[in-house]
Amino acid sequence: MTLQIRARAQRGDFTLAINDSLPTEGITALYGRSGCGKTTLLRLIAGLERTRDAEVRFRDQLWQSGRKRLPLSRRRLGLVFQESSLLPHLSVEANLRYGYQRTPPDQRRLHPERVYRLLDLDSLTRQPVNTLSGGQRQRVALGRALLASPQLMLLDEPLSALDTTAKREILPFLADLPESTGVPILLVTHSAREVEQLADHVAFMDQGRLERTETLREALIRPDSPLFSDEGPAAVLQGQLTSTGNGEWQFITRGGEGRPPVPFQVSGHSSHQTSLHRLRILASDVSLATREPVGISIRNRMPVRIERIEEADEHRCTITCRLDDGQILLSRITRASVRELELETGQTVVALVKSAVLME
Ligand SMILES: Nc1ncnc2c1ncn2[C@@H]1O[C@H](COP(=O)(O)OP(=O)(O)OP(=O)(O)O)[C@@H](O)[C@H]1O
Repeated sequence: MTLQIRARAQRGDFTLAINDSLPTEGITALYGRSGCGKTTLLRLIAGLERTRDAEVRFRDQLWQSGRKRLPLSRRRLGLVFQESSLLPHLSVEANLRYGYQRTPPDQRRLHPERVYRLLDLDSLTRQPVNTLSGGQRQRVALGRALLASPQLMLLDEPLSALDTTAKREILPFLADLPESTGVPILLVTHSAREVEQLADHVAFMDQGRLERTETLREALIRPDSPLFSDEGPAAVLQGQLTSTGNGEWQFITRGGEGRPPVPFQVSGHSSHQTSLHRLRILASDVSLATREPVGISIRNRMPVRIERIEEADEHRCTITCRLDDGQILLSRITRASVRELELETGQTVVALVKSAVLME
């Protein structure tokens, strides 16, 4: 089930040339540098960008074929942009109900009580719009879009105007939406952290073209991943957070295909108790040992299987390791260590994780 796009559009010196499919489940991030055409593509999907040379098909519905274009209202989309376009003369409640009231009753699948609960909006409904904080405004904008019972949400940099605190407040709500509502999200962003935190799939865009679309896991095991920053490669693990009862928290990875989960000790925890979390581990924070070490302060130690050894630069290697639960952990160690320990693919070693940061 995909969103298929074939399009060519000229905007000044810029050419958009797409012939690809995007997933229509979970969150798909459209990621790329400023000016690579993310917004133009999103607008084309919405039917707001006018070009005759395009065919857009969402699942079994033809949204555009050349000059024939289904209007925005009939595509049943939820749109949220960087600056939320709430109607300032209406209350929060009236803004929220705006799309709901315009949706034919037989198409309403998401109702106010449920959406208010999902986005924690109850306490805001009586407030005038101009008293909301940036994060609250975007939560209301998400709620308003959802209440039109869309079949796809198109979000264009919805967090980029928010400060760090507001971003932290809204991220867990956003991350949960596809699962809790069944509505897939296409999210335009140029923030690698947002991709790591939210995306199930990533579509990499460059100079008007979609270079490749892959799962987040695939995107994070490429040593040259465009998502990696100056900090170098990182793994992002998915799992659940549970309290160990003595004030400490454990992150239990999500064991796949009948595989056992792997526990990690973590110090911070989210105030928004969602069931699913992501843990980010820099490759430079993971060392490898051929035997279980004793008398060592590192608490997160676990067996892993070496899947690949790649030379990262003159001195260092990136080692791709598989955890027992099937997820990937990356380790960056020196070439000298690889030689001394005689590491090779297929070998089982102990990963020592110095630092694991819970993404909130
Ligand atoms: N109507 C237009 N006329 C001329 N150039 C245009 C027009 N619309 C878009 N462009 C150009 O097309 C390119 C892609 O713009 P677009 O806004 O889609 O990029 P983007 O990846 O979303 O960027 P950002 O992350 O900065 O929002 C840019 O170089 C922009 O200047």
